[in-house]
Amino acid sequence: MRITARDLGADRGGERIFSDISFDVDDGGCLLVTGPNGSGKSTLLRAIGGLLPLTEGTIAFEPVSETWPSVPAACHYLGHHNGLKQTLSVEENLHFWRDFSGEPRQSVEEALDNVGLYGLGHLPFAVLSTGQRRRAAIARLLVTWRPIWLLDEPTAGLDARSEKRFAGLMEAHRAQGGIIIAATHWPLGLVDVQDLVMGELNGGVAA
Ligand SMILES: Nc1ncnc2c1ncn2[C@@H]1O[C@H](COP(=O)(O)OP(=O)(O)OP(=O)(O)O)[C@@H](O)[C@H]1O
Repeated sequence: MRITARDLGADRGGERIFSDISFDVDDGGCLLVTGPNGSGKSTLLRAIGGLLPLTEGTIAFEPVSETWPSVPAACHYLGHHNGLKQTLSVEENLHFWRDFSGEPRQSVEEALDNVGLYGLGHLPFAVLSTGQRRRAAIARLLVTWRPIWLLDEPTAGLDARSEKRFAGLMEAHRAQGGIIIAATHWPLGLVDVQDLVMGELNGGVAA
């Protein structure tokens, strides 16, 4: 599996946010997107996930299959918001996503255990602490399979132990042939990563 991005550019509010962004990521690979506030990291991730249009450039994904006909179809997107309903319990939220998304992988119980929320699944999502909410959102990545994880500041609110646990989950995803593209201001504790540094309209370089 390979994602190939060439000469990407995107606008927000009629202004060019970035241009000339190119990278390749193979299965098991990880692209860390860094750069100052406002340089377009979130915009890039949303564009890769099909949530915002690109102004220029192309993103290709191979092999295309019936299951994964496009890049957005092959992505889990974890944005700044956790994507879970306040009034449903943590378990209800995860069961919803597991049924809705297809390609079930871990059970809800297993995923909760893997993010350190075992025994808290019955609680309404709204009563969880900030870090616990982020961990519940990470569990969403585990209950169904998508080869590409798009992660925007995924460790925001996590304590050191949870960061380490999440690093293990990301490495496990890579070991299964998954791809990670993460925007972050902090090291994520991963090895063998490619860096894409976003700048002030200068384009990025994936090293
Ligand atoms: N809906 C919008 N309308 C106009 N401009 C927008 C909109 N959304 C984002 N922008 C602008 O696009 C630019 C890039 O924003 P983006 O959120 O992608 O940056 P970022 O690199 O992820 O920043 P941060 O490190 O602060 O998260 C910013 O200047 C922002 O103000």
